[in-house]
Amino acid sequence: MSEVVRAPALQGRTPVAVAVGVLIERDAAGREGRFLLTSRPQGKVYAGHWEFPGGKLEAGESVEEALRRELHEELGIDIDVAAVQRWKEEMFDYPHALVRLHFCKVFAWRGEFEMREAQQMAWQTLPVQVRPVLPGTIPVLEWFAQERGHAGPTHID
Ligand SMILES: Nc1nc2c([nH]c(=O)n2[C@@H]2O[C@H](COP(=O)(O)OP(=O)(O)OP(=O)(O)O)[C@@H](O)[C@H]2O)c(=O)[nH]1
Repeated sequence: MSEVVRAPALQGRTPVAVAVGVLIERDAAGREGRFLLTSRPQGKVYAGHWEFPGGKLEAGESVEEALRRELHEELGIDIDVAAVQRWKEEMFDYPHALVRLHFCKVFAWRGEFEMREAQQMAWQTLPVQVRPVLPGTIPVLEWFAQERGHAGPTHID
């Protein structure tokens, strides 16, 4: 994936805003545990790569609104916009697009998971066992490693 550039020079291009949901399980003491990855559906770029669910903002939508819509469309679950916690932002320059990813932590949702785009889902901890992961997912795994004091690989290449 050497053609993927992190934190690129913009060269006048407008990045596509993407809302990304990092769904995390918490124990009774509030400690963060497993997080959810989903595989990209067939027919999309990077089909079969594992990522955090989400998608592009539509006109007039906030990050939180786009995330609520995408999680419902893709996974069949409902979240409250007010409960979305903005976490980090990262820019990625892919061959197919320049994207600004808005990563949000989500700790509460309602409904049963339904893979509405025939994708797969996997609850994971570090190191992530599913592969391959999308390049844009790797920084998130590094942030988790820092937060959790995890040493060693974050995923399997
Ligand atoms: N959902 C998601 N997208 C990511 C992540 N990391 C990352 O670089 N991306 C990039 O962000 C963009 C999101 O586009 P998408 O194709 O998932 O969005 P979408 O559901 O609105 O797609 P559509 O264009 O088919 O309607 C893609 O270029 C994807 O490669 C991630 O963790 N989750």
